[in-house]
Amino acid sequence: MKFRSTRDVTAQATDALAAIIQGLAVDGGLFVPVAFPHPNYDLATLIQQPYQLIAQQVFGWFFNELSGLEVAATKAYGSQWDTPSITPLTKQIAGNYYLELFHGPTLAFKDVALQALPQLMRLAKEQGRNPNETIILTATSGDTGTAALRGFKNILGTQVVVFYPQDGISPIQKLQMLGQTGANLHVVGITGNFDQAQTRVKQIFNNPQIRQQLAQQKQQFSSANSMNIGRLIPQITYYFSAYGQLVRQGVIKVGEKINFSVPTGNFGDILAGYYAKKLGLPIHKLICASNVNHVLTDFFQTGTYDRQRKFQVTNAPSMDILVSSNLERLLFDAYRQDAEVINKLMQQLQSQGTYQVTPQVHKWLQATFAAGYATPNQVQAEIRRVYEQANYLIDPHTAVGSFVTQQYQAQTNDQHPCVILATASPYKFPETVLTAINSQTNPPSGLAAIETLAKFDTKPLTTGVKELFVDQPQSQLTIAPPEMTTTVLDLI
Ligand SMILES: N[C@@H](CCOP(=O)(O)O)C(=O)O
Repeated sequence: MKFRSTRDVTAQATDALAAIIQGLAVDGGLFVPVAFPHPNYDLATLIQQPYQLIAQQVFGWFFNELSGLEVAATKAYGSQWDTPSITPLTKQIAGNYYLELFHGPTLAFKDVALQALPQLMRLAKEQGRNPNETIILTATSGDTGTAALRGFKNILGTQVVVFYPQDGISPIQKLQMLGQTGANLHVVGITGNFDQAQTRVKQIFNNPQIRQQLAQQKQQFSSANSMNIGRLIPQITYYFSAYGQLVRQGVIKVGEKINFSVPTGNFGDILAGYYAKKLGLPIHKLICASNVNHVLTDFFQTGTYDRQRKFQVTNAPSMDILVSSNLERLLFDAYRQDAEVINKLMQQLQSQGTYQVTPQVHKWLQATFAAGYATPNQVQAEIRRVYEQANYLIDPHTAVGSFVTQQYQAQTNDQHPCVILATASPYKFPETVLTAINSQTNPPSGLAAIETLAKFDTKPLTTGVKELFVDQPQSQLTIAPPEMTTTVLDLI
């Protein structure tokens, strides 16, 4: 399978090995398949298989040059998960089904991909005989950073540098991130927001002088964000796995269509769902759920993407994002692989902060995607509603998805069964969850909040949550966004 950049008008092809190692194309575009795979598989057979085997097949559809995918999938989805099903689907709860993506070591859906990416990168480096040290630059709004640190901890030939907004993540997310210690790991807070971190990371990536300097030092950059195709593809697996679980629950028969509701900020998670649909999974609608930074809702509803608005720090902080990187990959399909248009739109976004798609493209997008958003108060109310109806705890991001699903179903009367992606454990945001379910105005914070929240839970604490109590956080390094470049060069 060959990949190309969304912005390359010459459509130069790159193999999977290079695409995974590089992460981001040199022209600033994102790697996408030159020809999207149309694998010949029997859905009924595929979805009955254990998670590791589904993952192995998904990897193989995109990364068939790599040998060793079976071992990669087995290692990625092994005993570090607290359930053998890896991403279990609940029974019907308050009308819908929650796909629990938080049973990995860092309690968020990012683990699904970031337990796999180090394996895929290892294979790519070995098989491509790439001797360089890989410097994995990561911008995070809370979850990707910890998962990347955990996934690449002590992996030979790699260093990880994570930038996070120091005032834009939850206390537990910060504790987790600073608690990931290892000789190859660097964690840096910035006095800015996620968009600033991601923009600067992209600039550092594509600075030719820095690239050259790194090459001389036998180093090169890569990414653990969903910009990296090796990070994105593993996320397709759980859409197939969820579908299989819904069949086994007797809710649908193989071939019947379902909806997925996806809380998303950087548009990676929902893009993986769109790729699953392109691969033949019977999906009716993908519901794009945003928080009050609802740039994506407005885009799907109006056809205009406009990041010129106040950046809001919310109680669903991982989705506090105004520049959703992966939308570029969707636009690339919407414009039938026209890199010239993508260049134009991305330049407009950079210089004017906005762009508009054609009415035809807008219609095309609306055929697959629905969109809505939840305010912080609606997030609280949704956590409470689900808890009161079903005794089930959801985190604020899942609550965004859950609220938007209710709203969508009420507005459209769409009867397709809906799977809501439960993207993080409620224990990553115990203060918000406690306030919602217990009307506590002054809830305890951090680990004390976890202990209190546990009293409201019917299930025992998982290993990942218990580990939070033994993490020894390192001291915090904080810089201003313009210092990111020099900081990277100093650290590596
Ligand atoms: N929500 C993310 C932001 C980065 O998104 P990614 O999917 O591109 O890694 C986070 O928690 O860091």
